[in-house]
Amino acid sequence: MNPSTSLPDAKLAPQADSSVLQIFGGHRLHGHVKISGAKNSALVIMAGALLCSGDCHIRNVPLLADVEKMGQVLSALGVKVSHQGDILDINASNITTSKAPYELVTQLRASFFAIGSILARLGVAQMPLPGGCAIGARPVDLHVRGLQAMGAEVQIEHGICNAYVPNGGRLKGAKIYLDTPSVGATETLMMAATLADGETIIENAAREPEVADLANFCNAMGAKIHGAGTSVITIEGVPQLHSVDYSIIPDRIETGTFLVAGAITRSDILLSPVVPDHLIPVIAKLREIGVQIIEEAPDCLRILPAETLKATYIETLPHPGFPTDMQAPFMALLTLAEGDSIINESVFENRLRHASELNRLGADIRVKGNTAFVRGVPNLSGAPVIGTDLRASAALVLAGLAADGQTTFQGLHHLDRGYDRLDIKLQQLGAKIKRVNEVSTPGVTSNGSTPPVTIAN
Ligand SMILES: CC(=O)N[C@H]1[C@@H](OP(=O)(O)OP(=O)(O)OC[C@H]2O[C@@H](n3ccc(=O)[nH]c3=O)[C@H](O)[C@@H]2O)O[C@H](CO)[C@@H](O)[C@@H]1O
Ligand SMILES: C=C(OP(=O)(O)O)C(=O)O
Repeated sequence: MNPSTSLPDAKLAPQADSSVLQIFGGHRLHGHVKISGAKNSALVIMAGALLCSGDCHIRNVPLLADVEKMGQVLSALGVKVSHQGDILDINASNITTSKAPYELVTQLRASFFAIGSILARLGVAQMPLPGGCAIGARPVDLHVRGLQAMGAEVQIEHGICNAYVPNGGRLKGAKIYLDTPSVGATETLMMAATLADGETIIENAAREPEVADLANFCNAMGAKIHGAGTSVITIEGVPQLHSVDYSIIPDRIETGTFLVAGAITRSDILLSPVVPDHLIPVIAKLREIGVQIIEEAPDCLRILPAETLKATYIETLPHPGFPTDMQAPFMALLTLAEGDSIINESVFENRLRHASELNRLGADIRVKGNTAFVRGVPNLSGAPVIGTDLRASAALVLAGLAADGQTTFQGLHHLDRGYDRLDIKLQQLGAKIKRVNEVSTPGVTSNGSTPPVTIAN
């Protein structure tokens, strides 16, 4: 499949806090979109590169603010990081400090997972509690208990997780059962176990494709990890890892987002490269809603315009269940489906905040606890909206593409954290969307509820 267009300038847009997206909805999309490497793989693979004292040449790295921040975390640890296009070179032969910087770690989630690799390499790590999307309390108890089971002393004090291996020794293999199949805890512990003494078994491990991608990356450096992608992962510790050249998997959540973009605008678009097997619950749900999706090639999906969208029931679950990261985009889609849909968010306790913003666009959604009741409406109408987190922001942009008239979206810093130039990719598909500088109305704060006045660049 030949990409129809290539993306311009491989650098992030200027810091997005003062910019908004103006979307003129009601236009169909057409053409091909190139899917970038997976955010959640790239970030944890960067943490995994700390396990190796040789060169890590990582390909298909998405251009994201989170990747940039993670690079800064590694640099602050004394690691050599260079980024060109979608290639990242990391050399962690010399980690000069075990203390990760608070200002950076608190801006993203995956930075915390590096506690596993730093501890395995240095026997000591000081890691501030992480940031990331504000979608729940997001504790790190499973990471901590797993590291303790491997012989580390771990304490959280003043917002910092301090961990060390007593007597300057190595972590020890252990049998660890996770109460819930946490993606991050599985990854933290898998990385820690890679250089531990003996065998570690993680039971009730997360089965997300990004966990398997991290394991494949580590194995390509000489680690001995078996079973990643299943709920039992076995890791036989090795003394050290070697240089690697590795390519990250396509982002299944970005793919799902563009599938919903096609569905909500009743468009015919092609998406590649993708791994359809990573999208089974998403594709199944879209088909149930009435959307036709064709596998044009093993790595290429085509979505065709749906005649009618039908209501459905969605419950988010750990992989291979329906992904929580696709919940908000699907809520946007279901606002325009015929009938009453129910969405139950069972992974995070506070991930329905986009519902009230979608209602500004004319949706009919009520929320009770972790359940959203979505009554389909015939159309949406453009309005100013504010994104509360990454996928909530994507949902609002998608709804804006379908809404009549102009939608002004505020919250680009969320989108830029996790989508590789979403606005530009949508423009290339024919969407009427542009990034503009916001001029705040005097007396109204930038996160205030009064709609901002905007001018084009
Ligand atoms: C950077 C990254 O990869 N982020 C993804 C990762 O986040 P993250 O790794 O943070 O998500 P988890 O899988 O850990 O969280 C799942 C559930 O487990 C709970 N939990 C987690 C850890 C812990 O120590 N204790 C605990 O109770 C969480 O509060 C949550 O309710 O997986 C999520 C679930 O697919 C995705 O939404 C995020 O996009
Ligand atoms: C929740 C997400 O990201 P993070 O874990 O990085 O906050 C996400 O990607 O939807």
